[in-house]
Amino acid sequence: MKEKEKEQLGSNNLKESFEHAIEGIVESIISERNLRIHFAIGLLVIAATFFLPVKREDTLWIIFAVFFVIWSELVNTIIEHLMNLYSKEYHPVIKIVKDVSAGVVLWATLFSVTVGIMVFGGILFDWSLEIAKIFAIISTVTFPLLSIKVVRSWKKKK
Ligand SMILES: Nc1ncnc2c1ncn2[C@@H]1O[C@H](COP(=O)(O)OP(=O)(O)OP(=O)(O)O)[C@@H](O)[C@H]1O
Repeated sequence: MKEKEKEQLGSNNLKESFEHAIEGIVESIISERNLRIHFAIGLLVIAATFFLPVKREDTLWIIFAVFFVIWSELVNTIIEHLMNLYSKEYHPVIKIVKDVSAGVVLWATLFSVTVGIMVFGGILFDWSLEIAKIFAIISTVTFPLLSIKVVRSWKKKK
C-alpha cells in the first residue's frame, strides 16, 4: 500500500473527520451530474424564499425538502460506488439495488415537489392546498398500481 493511501486510512481527529466528509460531498458533486442539478435547483429554491412572502415554518419545510433530496442523492452515490466496486459486469441483483437506490431519489424528489406546490403554488398561483394533496395522493397511488400491472404481465408470460 502506498504511503499516501496509508495516511488516508481513518481519521485521527475531529478536523480530519470533517475534512473527509467535505471531500466525500465535493467528490460526489464532481462525479455526479444529478447531484449538481439538485444543488443548483436547491439553491434557486432557497434563494426564492428571500424574495417571496414565505412563512417561517414553510421556509423550514422548503429547506428540509432541498436537504432531503441532496441527502438521498448522496446515499444513491454511495450505493452506486459500492455496486461498481463489487462488479462492473451485468448482475440482476446489482440492477435491483441500483434501481431501488434511484427510486429513493425519485421518492425524495416527489416529496420536495409536493412541498414546492404547497408553498410556492399558494404564493405564486393562489393554488389551494388540495392541489398539493392530490399530487401526493397521485404519487402514493401510482407506484402500487404500477406494481399490480407488472405482476399481471409476469403472470401472463408464465
Ligand atoms: N452492473 C450492473 N448490472 C445490472 N444493471 C446495471 C448495472 N449497472 C447499471 N445497471 C443499470 O443501469 C442503471 C443506471 O446505472 P448507473 O450506474 O449508470 O447509474 P447512473 O446512470 O449513474 O444513475 P444516476 O442517474 O442515479 O446517477 C441502473 O439503475 C441499473 O438498472
